[in-house]
Amino acid sequence: MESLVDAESELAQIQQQLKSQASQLQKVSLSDLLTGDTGEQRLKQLSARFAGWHLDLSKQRWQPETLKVLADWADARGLDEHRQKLFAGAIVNPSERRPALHTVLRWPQEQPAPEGCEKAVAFAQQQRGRMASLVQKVRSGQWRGLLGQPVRDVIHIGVGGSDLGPRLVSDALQETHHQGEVEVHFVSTMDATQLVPLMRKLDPATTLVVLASKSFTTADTQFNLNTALTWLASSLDVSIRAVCERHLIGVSARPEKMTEFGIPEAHQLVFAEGVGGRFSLWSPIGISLAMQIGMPAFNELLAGAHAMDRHFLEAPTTENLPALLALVGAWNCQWLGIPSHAVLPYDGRLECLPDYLQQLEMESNGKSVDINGQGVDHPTCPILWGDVGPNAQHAFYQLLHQGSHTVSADFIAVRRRHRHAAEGLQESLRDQQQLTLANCLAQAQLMALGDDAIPPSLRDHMARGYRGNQPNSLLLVDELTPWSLGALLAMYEHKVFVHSVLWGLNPFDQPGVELGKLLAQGIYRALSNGQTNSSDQVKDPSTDAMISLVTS
Ligand SMILES: O=P(O)(O)OC[C@H]1O[C@H](O)[C@H](O)[C@@H](O)[C@@H]1O
Repeated sequence: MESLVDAESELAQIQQQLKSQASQLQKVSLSDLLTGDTGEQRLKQLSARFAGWHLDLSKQRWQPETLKVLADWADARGLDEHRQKLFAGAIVNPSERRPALHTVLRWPQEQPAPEGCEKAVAFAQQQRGRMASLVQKVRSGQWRGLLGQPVRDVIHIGVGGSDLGPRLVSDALQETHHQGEVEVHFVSTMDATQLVPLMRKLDPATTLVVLASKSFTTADTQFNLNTALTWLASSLDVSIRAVCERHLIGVSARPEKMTEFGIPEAHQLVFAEGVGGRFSLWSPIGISLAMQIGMPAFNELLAGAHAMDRHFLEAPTTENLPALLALVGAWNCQWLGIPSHAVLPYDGRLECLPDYLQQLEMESNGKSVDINGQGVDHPTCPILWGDVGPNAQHAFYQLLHQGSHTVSADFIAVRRRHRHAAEGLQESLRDQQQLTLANCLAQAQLMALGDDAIPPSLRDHMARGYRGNQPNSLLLVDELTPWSLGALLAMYEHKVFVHSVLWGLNPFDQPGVELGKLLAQGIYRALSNGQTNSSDQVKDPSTDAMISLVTS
């Protein structure tokens, strides 16, 4: 009892320190912090490096002392104890009574499994072995469709965590890892927007469908699958069952549902219920991606993520990249009250990163009830948004620089690129890379310094009004490879976990997404049978009127 009281009073003291530091720092401009006497030292103390990723946190509205208190806060919140539980496969998702096993999926074959995770590691590796042989069969042309032809196109059907991760990595590695014969196409939207053009241009005889759905119940995915199978069956003039046997691979945590659906066991891949959808990229949910980049590159992705797992487990908090990202994130949204965070990749290959992080962060920590069901009396996950930085400069940077909202930001950039480009193109592509990096650094500086960034020679002529004081981090990597990308995504996964520890949340469930789906089912029934609304739905004149309009 005494130690609990001590722990609580220590925590209260730390939070008091953070509160007073926040009010002090609200009075100091980022420009003063950056350009003051301690500028150089500050840079050293507020940056860290691992796995080729350099993290610069010196353009954040804090001091090295703030970081120290934030690290104490993480300590007082029991970060290490929670982290050990995560990696030991303990129940860290109490509402669903599950562990969180995403780190198990990238545990190296040659290393003994963490205690408590032996079975989970063995199962994950067994399924990865089965995945590798299916990938080999498709990439080598051994897999033949109903008309005896090899696969040329894969339609990956999945949504949310069964789409965003594989799509992001497939996009990001398209330029460097796409030698095979197989084209991968991602279909997620329930209205068939992505499926219709594919059904027009692809050859059904050489098309394979990958059904990716942890629950195997998600309507978006089931409806897209139904349409795709109907297209294949009618185009090839065969039964849906025949199509399921030769043009479909299923990936799910529910093997019994895949069997019931008619997917041959040999074409089923399974992952554990303890792997969250938004943490499932590393599981067989990544099979379509592996068909594009090959298993060696997929294993590189896992190896980079595992290296980040080790770093997260072992590095001291103030040198620990995921922990640092989490501490500065919590500092901004909870203590400085900044409700919005922009993700700005200065590399078009990372176009899907903001979407991926929106799910990872907002579906994990977008909560106001803590892990014990108690209300939380402070801000939690910020509103995350973003786009490819150079394009966004011509879209929403006006608001970042002269708007009325404080926005924190992550800039993400790659130093070297286009090394394998054709001889004659190397110079102009190198110039484009230099231009991109220059814009990244300039915009990060302007977000921090505002008017103070105006060059002295232009001060008399240049219009002012650049707000500055927009705290931002820079993540810079030498090259974008499967390994460095794996490390980056694992870094963000662990950032999310640290946030959940600081805020006392369960980051592995998503109860808030269910009721909307349920209401949609009722209205779907009403739309299907032309009624205004089904009897078990709550009635409101506005929705009823719209249903009538839709059905009229
Ligand atoms: O993979 P599935 O079970 O089809 O789920 C796909 C997605 O839908 C759910 O509604 C959740 O919001 C996501 O966490 C999940 O990734």
